[in-house]
Amino acid sequence: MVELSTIPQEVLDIAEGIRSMRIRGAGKIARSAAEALRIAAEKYQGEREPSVFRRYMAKVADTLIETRPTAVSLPNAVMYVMQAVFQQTSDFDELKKGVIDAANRFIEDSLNAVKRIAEFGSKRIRENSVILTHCHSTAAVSVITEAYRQGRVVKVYSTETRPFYQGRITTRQLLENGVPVVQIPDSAVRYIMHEVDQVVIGADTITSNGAVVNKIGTSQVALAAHEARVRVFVAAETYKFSPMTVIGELVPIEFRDPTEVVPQEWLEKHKNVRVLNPSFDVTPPEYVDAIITEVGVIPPQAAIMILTERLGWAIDKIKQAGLTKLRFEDLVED
Ligand SMILES: O=C(COP(=O)(O)O)[C@H](O)[C@H](O)COP(=O)(O)O
Repeated sequence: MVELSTIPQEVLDIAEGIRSMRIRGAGKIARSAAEALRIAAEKYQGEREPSVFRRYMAKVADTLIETRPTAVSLPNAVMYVMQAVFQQTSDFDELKKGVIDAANRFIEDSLNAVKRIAEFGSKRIRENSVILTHCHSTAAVSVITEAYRQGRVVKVYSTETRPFYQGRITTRQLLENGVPVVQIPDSAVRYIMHEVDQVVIGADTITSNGAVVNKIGTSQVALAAHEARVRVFVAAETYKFSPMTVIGELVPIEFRDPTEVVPQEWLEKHKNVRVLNPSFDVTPPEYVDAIITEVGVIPPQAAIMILTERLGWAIDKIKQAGLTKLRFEDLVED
């Protein structure tokens, strides 16, 4: 049994940063988790014995994936790095180096993926487009910014994204990139949709049937877009596709604290009121026109191809171990 106290504070701070949403957005969460695993390997002080090191890394991995449940980018990033932890070798230095290299590779590939998505996705934005986006997605902002640089975007509507107001981050970033942006409340989406040419959003998780799990309110945006015959593009790296959904698991939806919705004093005054704060929702594939990944633009129905081609190794591992919930400490052999 590995104690939490053996994990470096810097690593625990990253885990806490993800839990408290100081570090947020599926891509950034994934890169931060890979970074935390790298730091954990670099700062490891225990026995130079592969099985002891593996047990310690498994504890770090489990601590990271328990922080937030919905974005699959987190367990996918951790699984990617942990493949190196489970490599067959009795050489401790080789094992440790393998882990550090895998973490660095994940971070670099992830950043390159966002660049490719911007390149591919911007081509799908028509001349003189008015875009609507929801929440804050690095991948979506990259597509919109690249299309703007190419002279095709005239205006962006950015939703506030209550209750956490991630839309304000999007608005600020677009402004910094020089993109004309208008902040709207979430409730104005249907009102404004007749002016919008294309919706561009990100994803936390994409299921094997092409459903898109993203920030709460996304499915309402997609529904309003569908009604107005406005195309919906989802910008998502391939590590946002969920291997667990291939074996029939549902994506867990995170419910956050009611005080993100109403102040504590209000709750105390109205003791009988129950407040719900679901953080994500599911948009069915029928409401998505295309998913823009770093390997190409695909219809949502092709999600299973991405899963088998890019994450086949993870699906095999999950099936072999008969997993219904990922827990790395159960995978370590002595
Ligand atoms: O739903 C969110 C963020 O939710 P939260 O703020 O709760 O983490 C983003 O749209 C996706 O994570 C994609 O973001 P990115 O493209 O940056 O990965």
